[in-house]
Amino acid sequence: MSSILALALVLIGTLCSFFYIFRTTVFRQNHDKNGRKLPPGPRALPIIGNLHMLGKLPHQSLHHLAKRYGPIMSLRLGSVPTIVVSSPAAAELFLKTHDLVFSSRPKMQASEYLSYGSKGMVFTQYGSYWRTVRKWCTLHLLSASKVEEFTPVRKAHLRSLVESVKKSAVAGEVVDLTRKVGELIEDTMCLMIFGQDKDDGFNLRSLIDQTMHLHGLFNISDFIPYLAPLDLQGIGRRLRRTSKLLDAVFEKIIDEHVQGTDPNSLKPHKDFVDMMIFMLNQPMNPHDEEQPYIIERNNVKAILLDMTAASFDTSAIVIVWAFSEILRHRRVMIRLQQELEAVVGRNRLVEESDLSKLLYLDMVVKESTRLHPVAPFLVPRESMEDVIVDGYFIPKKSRILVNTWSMARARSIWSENAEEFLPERFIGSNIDLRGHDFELIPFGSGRRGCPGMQLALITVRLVLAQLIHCFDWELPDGMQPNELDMSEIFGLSLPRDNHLLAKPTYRLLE
Ligand code: HEM
Repeated sequence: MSSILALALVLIGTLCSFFYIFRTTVFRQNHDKNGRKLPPGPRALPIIGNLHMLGKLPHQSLHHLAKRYGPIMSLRLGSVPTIVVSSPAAAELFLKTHDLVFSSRPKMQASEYLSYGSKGMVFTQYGSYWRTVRKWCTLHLLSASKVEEFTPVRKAHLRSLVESVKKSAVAGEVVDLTRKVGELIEDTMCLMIFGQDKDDGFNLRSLIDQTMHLHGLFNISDFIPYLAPLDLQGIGRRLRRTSKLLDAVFEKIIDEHVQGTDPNSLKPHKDFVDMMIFMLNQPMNPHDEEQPYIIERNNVKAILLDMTAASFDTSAIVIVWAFSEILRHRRVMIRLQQELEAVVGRNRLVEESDLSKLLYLDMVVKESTRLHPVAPFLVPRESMEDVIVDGYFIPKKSRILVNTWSMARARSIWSENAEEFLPERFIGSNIDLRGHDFELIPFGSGRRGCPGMQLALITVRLVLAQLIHCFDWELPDGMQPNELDMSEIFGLSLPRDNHLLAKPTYRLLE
């Protein structure tokens, strides 16, 4: 009798445990404490939540998790509710249907240090300050007419790049494309933003690389704020060091401009920095009851830093990934060269006015940004209020990560060969990359979509076209295309882990 009783107790105990585990992992997991339905997601551990699941390449880890939990997945990173969006339909709900609710950015330790307390544009919370800064930057730096004004600058810099690569070709040398392209973009953007050549006294590019990397890290101090004073990952220390070095660069640039600018001569402003200096100490939006403010030196430095960070790395990363794929697919290089020969001929360099006729080049850029999005999670958004999306409750102050890397690998959209580099998939397709077709959103979409897209697309297509038109390229030391290392390094942006090296042969008749 006693053994039957013991057996019954064991059975009841086992059933209760099953029920408890079921409730905690399935039911409670999917509902908040008020019983509202949350998106599905993996069970969170106490304190750290799901932080341990991110790994070294979070976009890939979350891609695998989304296969199990679906395109709207909920995680808890430390104490921060986080929603991972992994399909075009879901992205459209967050970035178009509910765009306004998700138009803010989370406050992070990195933006405190590197954006002078979110005083720039990229990491600034939604509101009247952000709107004004975005309007300014668009008007004075990124508008179609400003981009066109700098056509001669791009042309001159690209010509000198071609001359330098030509010398390497004659000498039979290998070219470090990552370095060359990076320097080219840095040189042209310095002229656009600061109105002057880059200052060789500073290594601004390396500081910007660190900025992008630090901005992208999952910093425990942001997710478990009471651990911030311990700075467990040493990120706080690195942020302080980088921000100090950057501050010195921007102080010097502003000083040089202030000395060369007559504060009484209001117009015309020579360049973007002059325009910003003119705004110094002026009340902004004096009639705006929401938030009147004065523009101070820190605001100017934050805006300059954001413009530099947003433009230095991004276009260069796109060009280098596209080049990597072209080197792995020789037929794509040949087809590009055939198109260039038909449109440009072999007697002259490519001009910006040729770009609209280079349709295959467009497909190559689309395909490359599809497989290698520069910002795998876009720039993280934050919800400004509680909202229901697709039947799920998304609490206010949730962090939203749109996993564009994952969206590119969906076989339901891109067919069985989703992971192959195949520009021809865009033949006869209407899918564009400017933020209206949610299958392909390398520049994001909606109110916070990239304002530098036009400049970026001209730069990327022009540099790629020129280098492929002027030279034949092969991998160094007899390396086979399938041996090229395609590892990524995760940050806010997703560059190659290694520099791309290739050997040029000049091919124009000029
Ligand atoms: C191929 C190159 C580029 C790519 C792929 C790219 C991509 C992006 C992405 C994904 C975002 C976030 C969008 C979102 O949250 O929906 C963004 C924002 C931004 N980009 Fe770009 N970008 C590029 C080049 C540039 C350039 C050249 C500039 C010029 C300064 C620029 C300036 C910005 C700014 C200021 C923001 C923040 C906008 C805001 O928060 O309101 N980008 N970019």
